[in-house]
Amino acid sequence: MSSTVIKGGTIVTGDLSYAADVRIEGGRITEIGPNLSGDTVLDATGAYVMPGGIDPHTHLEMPFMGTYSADDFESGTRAALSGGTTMVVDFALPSPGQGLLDALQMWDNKAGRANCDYSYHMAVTWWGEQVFDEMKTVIEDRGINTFKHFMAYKGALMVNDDELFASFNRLAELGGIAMVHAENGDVVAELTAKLLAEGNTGPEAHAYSRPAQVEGEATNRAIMIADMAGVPLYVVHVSSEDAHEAIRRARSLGKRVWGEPLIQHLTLDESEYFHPDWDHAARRVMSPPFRNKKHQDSLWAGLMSGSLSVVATDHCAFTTEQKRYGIGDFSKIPNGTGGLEDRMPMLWTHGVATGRITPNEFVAITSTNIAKILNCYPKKGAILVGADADIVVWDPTKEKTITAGSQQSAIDYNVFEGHKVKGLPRFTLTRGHVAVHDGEIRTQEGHGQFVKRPGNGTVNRALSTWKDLTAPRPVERTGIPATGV
Ligand SMILES: NC(=O)NCCC(=O)O
Ligand SMILES: [Zn+2]
Ligand SMILES: [Zn+2]
Repeated sequence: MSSTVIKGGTIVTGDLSYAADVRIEGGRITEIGPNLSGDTVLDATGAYVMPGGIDPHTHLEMPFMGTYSADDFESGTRAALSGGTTMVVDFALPSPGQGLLDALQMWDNKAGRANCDYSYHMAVTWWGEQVFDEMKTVIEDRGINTFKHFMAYKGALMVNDDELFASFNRLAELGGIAMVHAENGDVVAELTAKLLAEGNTGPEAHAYSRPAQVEGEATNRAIMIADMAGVPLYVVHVSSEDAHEAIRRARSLGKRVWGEPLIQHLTLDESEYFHPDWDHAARRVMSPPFRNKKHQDSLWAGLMSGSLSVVATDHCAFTTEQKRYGIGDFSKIPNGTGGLEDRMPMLWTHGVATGRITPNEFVAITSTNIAKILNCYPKKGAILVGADADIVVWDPTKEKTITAGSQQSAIDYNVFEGHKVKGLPRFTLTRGHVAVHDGEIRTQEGHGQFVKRPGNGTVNRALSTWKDLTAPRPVERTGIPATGV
């Protein structure tokens, strides 16, 4: 079996940095130590050898708002690898009335083109006996332990509180994790109608229709419902102090809640929506919208202090032509932005290079934490013997200016256009295959494999033990008074 050795670098994991070489055989790490030799040598001198990034939030070729997101599993995973991300987790989305297994079949048909490994979260977009029954198969046979619920997109993907509670209870029983898109969809729908009626039709009104309070309220509601159901909760795209505050408080009270900010919310702000160019503003329409500096500072502080756990992208890219469906009515602009290729360099530049986070924290929040939460650690998210050789050799001196002209994503713009980044992959390896070689893209369509993630991880087991212990019980009484006759 031929071997590859990454030589002369500093290994950086979620908790440790040390000098060592890494040998790879058969797609896995087989040895870590000094002076290793192999058939192929990758020079990591002056670079960090880190677990490849895991982006736990993508929407590739997703049917949404009357169209499909433009990056599919091929271009999306090519973009991911180019930026040092070696695994993506996409959302399999049943349409109303469609079974979960049927939706997974559709996702399987698309994902065969992936250049890197991938997994799915299952979305619960409606509630009924079929969903209840199929959840068991999804977890136990398909190895998908995370289920997303949309509290927004009223009339489309949104589920109500009774459905949330039913689904969360079922997940608690099956050892799954609940995820939420936390925005109060009823209030958003009312505000949208009011804004349109008042002549607020431009992309800036998208932000007006989704103030931070709608996110804070829904986050808190989801936390309380999850607590009553006894299920761990993962809140996607946390964009505001209001939502972060609810998560911070819940965690400090011992509730099992994780929060995921996006690189876009950390580095771009609401002024983008006030740009005089309609296209510029519409290209940045996503939910929740970009916020102000106060909210950004809160998200950074959450990552630094540990109250927020993971940085994702919610990569859901639409072309300018698709965004123009919403000319004259902001509510028809397809919601979503790209970021897969830029998450790691942007976070390094604005996080590590500014001193907000350490290189080890960078690895934790881009890879290791989510591998643990999703129950695929240490196959993913680790530099350890036996782990998959999903590795990025990170050159902290390499620089570029982000521009749509040189990106892998299929869309015609980039929301980070013109941003200078310092810190880029020298090599990206996906299960041992060198997919990025000093700036040259050598991806292999179809190389990606599905990553199974069993249910009943350690947090589920701990939480159900605790919930059993503290469950309401009848009080044993002696001397019960006789009822009067
Ligand atoms: N976030 C967004 O605007 N689009 C993708 C779908 C979602 O995650 O809500
Ligand atoms: Zn969402
Ligand atoms: Zn999303």
